Amino acid sequence: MKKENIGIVETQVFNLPHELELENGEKLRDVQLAYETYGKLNPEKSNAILICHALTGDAHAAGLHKGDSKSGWWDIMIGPGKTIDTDRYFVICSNVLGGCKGSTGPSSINPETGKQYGADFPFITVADMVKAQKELVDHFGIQKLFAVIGGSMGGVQVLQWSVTYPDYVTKAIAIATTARSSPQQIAFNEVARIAILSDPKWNNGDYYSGSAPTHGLALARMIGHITYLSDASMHQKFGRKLQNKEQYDYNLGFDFEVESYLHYQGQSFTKRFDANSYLYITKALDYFDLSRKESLIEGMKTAKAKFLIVAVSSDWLYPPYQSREIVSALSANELDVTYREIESNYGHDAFLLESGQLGYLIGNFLSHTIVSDVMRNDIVSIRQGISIEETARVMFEKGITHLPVVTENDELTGIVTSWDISKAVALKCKTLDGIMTKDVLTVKGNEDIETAAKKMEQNNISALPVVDDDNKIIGIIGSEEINRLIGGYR
Ligand SMILES: CC(=O)SCCNC(=O)CCNC(=O)[C@H](O)C(C)(C)COP(=O)(O)OP(=O)(O)OC[C@H]1O[C@@H](n2cnc3c(N)ncnc32)[C@H](O)[C@@H]1OP(=O)(O)O
Ligand SMILES: N[C@@H](CCO)C(=O)O
Repeated sequence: MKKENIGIVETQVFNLPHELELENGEKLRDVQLAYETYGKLNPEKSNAILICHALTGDAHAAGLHKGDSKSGWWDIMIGPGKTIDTDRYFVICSNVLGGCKGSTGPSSINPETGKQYGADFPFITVADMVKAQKELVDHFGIQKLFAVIGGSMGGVQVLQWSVTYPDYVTKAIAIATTARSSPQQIAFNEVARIAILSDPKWNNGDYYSGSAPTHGLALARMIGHITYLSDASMHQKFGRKLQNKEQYDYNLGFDFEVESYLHYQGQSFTKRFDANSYLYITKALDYFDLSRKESLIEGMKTAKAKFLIVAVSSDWLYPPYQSREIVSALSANELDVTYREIESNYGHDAFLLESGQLGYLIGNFLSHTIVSDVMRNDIVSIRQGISIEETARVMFEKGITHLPVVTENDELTGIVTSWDISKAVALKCKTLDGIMTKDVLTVKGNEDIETAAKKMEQNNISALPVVDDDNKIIGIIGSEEINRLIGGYR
């Protein structure tokens, strides 16, 4: 299949309809989230994928902004025919609360004072970021996200989503991440923060009307950037090569390419990021700890999603052991979890670069969809023995064409379709028993949706009840929603 760039995209703004109560008890008014969407939401609203960005990412995950030549930060993964296929899925990505790319953060205007918040911005957490995102998802009327995907700080949001809103997440993909920030991660963040706080231009966070603490922010990024690479990738990229010279200079200027590179990364970062946002977001990351209550197993107990946890072999900032901890906690809670460690020299930033390996893993995980992933579980059914009139009324009121018939114990005993009702009227049949199909074709929740689709096609039926091992009805699946997911929604 041809993989394409989505083309021109635009960032939009969502205004939260009410104030946001934060984990620390404070309240934020007039909160807005910048977001982008790609692809189309299907009528059942079952094909939405939420992408969560890392520490310094933003809502612009794919495609091009008008006039730009550089695509969004995960364009390798998102687009028509790509792993996160926008011909099939409706993709949402929003800038985190506390950010500086259109979402409410320290550089936003404080409605109380009419001035930028600066250091008056409240301390937020990952749970607050996710709470604000949930408002955006609600705004689209989406009741269940087909998947939530993210790497690094995006991965911690994925985990937070899965434990805070378990009924909203079908599949969760967390890459190069952790369920709790380690002392080493906190340590690096603290050094980076001190770099900003020590810049006199930081001025207690009040610098928006003057010049920004770019020196401190660049230094913070340089420290961070070292941790995103690996020893091997630095050898490969630079070795001991000198920057545009043959000999050492024997002074304090750049000698090595790696020095020049780090300075460049630090400088370019200051053009796109706000120092106060860096302080607040790193602090939110430090606070992140799903094991805080009692244990990680306890902290992840509420999750229900199917998980894909991916670690990177050379990631020393979010090392694979942290991913394995997540896997152990999920497994202890008897959740469906797949763990993969990709072989890569890129270090932590591999989640932004390894399109081949990640594409393969994520693509397989997303496409292996089972009936329970997409079935409707707001089932309407009727009890055996009720009249045809009552049956017709329920179908009419609920606007449904297939009505499962159940016993006192909720066991499936038949199915009535609108066609059966017409038949009953034509044949002047009085009881349900005479018209309903008793030999009902069903599927199990763990069957592939392809199997369910074939069953419907071969038997020329348009919906199948989903039953458990005791033949109790747990959902219903229609051919339309399946076909949209298999064939894509255009
Ligand atoms: C979700 C998110 O994380 S979104 C934010 C992602 N992060 C960023 O975009 C900024 C941080 N950058 C990175 O993290 C990494 O650069 C990545 C992962 C995005 C890309 O990695 P790579 O493709 O390996 O690029 P690399 O690290 O080599 O950087 C290339 C840049 O360094 C510059 N560079 C390379 N060598 C040198 C050198 N010796 N001296 C000065 N500059 C140099 C290149 O000119 C290039 O500049 P450009 O980005 O303006 O085009
Ligand atoms: N390059 C990533 C690293 C943090 O995960 C970022 O800047 O967000």
